[in-house]
Amino acid sequence: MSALQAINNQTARPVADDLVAEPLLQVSDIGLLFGPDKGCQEVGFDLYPGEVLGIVGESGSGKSTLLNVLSGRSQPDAGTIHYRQDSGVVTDLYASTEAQRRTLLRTEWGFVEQNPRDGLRMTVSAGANIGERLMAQGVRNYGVLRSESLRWLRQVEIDESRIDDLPRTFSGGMQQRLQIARNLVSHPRLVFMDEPTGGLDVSVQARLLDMLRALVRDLGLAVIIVTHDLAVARLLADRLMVMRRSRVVESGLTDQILDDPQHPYTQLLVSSVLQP
Ligand SMILES: Nc1ncnc2c1ncn2[C@@H]1O[C@H](COP(=O)(O)OP(=O)(O)OP(=O)(O)O)[C@@H](O)[C@H]1O
Repeated sequence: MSALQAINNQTARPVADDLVAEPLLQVSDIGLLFGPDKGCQEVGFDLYPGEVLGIVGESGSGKSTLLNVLSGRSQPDAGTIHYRQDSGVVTDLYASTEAQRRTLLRTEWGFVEQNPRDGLRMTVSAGANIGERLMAQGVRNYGVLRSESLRWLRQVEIDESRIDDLPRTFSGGMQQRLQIARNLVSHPRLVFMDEPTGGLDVSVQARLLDMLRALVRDLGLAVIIVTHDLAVARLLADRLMVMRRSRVVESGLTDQILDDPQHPYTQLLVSSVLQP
């Protein structure tokens, strides 16, 4: 029995008839607090297939804490998260074992770290970095692994001749593109991103953002992206959640929130970006 089948067997709920209209992720009253208003609390939302949700807010508002809880990496103090697998079976994330959550992260999910060094294996080649997730899914044929790695290097605009090079010989922007290829090669359905363009030069950021936007659209990916950069949110996200001191203070369609913010904190956030 595969690890994913094991998840199905242990935490399966009845499958609803209409899969198309069903959310991919159902988050209900989630919280993880490290101190008063430090972390995240009372967060709930549904995410649908192909939807891009941005989490914005100032430093320390709880964005990364929330992302870690949503992606199965930090056990919450409260609330539930249900994920609808490709098979249609719904999994209660924190009723599963840690090993089962890790399997999800390697198969149907992806996680793009802000620092590519945290998301890449720096001691193996670019090709091996891409092939690894396919191997985790049971692909063993060397020819397939090699050709898929080459295909994904092309997709993220890295010269194919670099396939046997170590990632540490790549620029920051190339490393980030390699991390994206490593995540997307296995056709995940949901990808978490923590400030994926942070720490890069502005021109490199713009190119990466264009690429991300095209990939997300072409692959129909659902994405939850944390960013403090409202321009990144505007470009990528369909919907936004604005966080302040561990709570979501406003949520809705991205254009609506950025063009007509209702909460005073969002108004401040938007106006401070617009002012030189
Ligand atoms: N493991 C931890 N132990 C104790 N406190 C933590 C821990 N992780 C986060 N915090 C605290 O929780 C609060 C929220 O942190 P978090 O990193 O989620 O914010 P953020 O919005 O992602 O900030 P940034 O944009 O600077 O990354 C902060 O006050 C932080 O110091």
